[in-house]
Amino acid sequence: MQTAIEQYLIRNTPYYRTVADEVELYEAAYSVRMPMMLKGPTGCGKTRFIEYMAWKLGKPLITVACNEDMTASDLVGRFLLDASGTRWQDGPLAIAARFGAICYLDEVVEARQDTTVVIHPLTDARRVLPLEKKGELVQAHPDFQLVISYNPGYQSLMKDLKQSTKQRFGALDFNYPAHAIETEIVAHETGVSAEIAGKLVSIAERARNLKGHGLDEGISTRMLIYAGSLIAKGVEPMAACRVTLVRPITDDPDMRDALDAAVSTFF
Ligand SMILES: Nc1ncnc2c1ncn2[C@@H]1O[C@H](COP(=O)(O)OP(=O)(O)OP(=O)(O)O)[C@@H](O)[C@H]1O
Repeated sequence: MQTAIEQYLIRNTPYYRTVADEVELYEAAYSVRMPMMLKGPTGCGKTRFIEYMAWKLGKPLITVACNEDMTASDLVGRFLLDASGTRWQDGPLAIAARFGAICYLDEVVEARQDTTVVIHPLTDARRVLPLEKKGELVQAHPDFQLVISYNPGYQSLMKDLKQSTKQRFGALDFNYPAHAIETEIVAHETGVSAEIAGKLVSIAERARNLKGHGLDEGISTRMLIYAGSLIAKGVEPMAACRVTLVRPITDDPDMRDALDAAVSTFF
């Protein structure tokens, strides 16, 4: 089974551009195995950060994309029927707890509350995971750590983490990086020049000001990387931006015009 966990080790150094003191803070939190919450809008670097930290710490990383249909069994495990009868199969959270991985639950707020509560006994001093159907109590491996991501923009009264869940985590805030740093990231990830990357970032900054004024979410670093990748492939910048920055985020014709106009001031 040791080899099965090894598939979750990150072998190549992920490119992560440090933005502030997040690396030191995370290392300190990991050293006391504090459960952590990475807060910030979609596509701003949370996943890349946790990949980088898992690599730096030399720990396996098990990522679970949460959704509203997810049940506790999807995290913890279930009995399966096969030719030789029933057998237990650990879910990703149980594997991480047993073998000492970092378990990253992406967008945990999407999961139903009866699913979320299974993480509670793992996030306090007990550090245990009860496999109720199997009748086993897994004592978490000393290296195990739980990390969740959380987009504060998406929460509503109906859909939010309970205080009893939130208060089990330390939290690091993420946001789109400052202009020069985001330009560096876009240039690095796509191969476009710093000049083009800088223009893409400027377009995003304009669009981010429209958040809450007709746009639900700003243009993310991820979208800029899509735009840069197309431009690097020779696609004309205006067309690349339309496909990757404007069309995906709004269907409103006026908003599309406003964003197209922002693009044309730079390209
Ligand atoms: N600080 C950074 N250093 C290096 N790359 C970055 C950084 N910030 C963002 N990126 C780039 O942006 C892309 C999107 O970031 P990432 O996938 O980490 O977003 P996320 O915040 O986890 O989004 P989601 O909440 O939707 O999962 C990454 O693939 C990476 O290329």
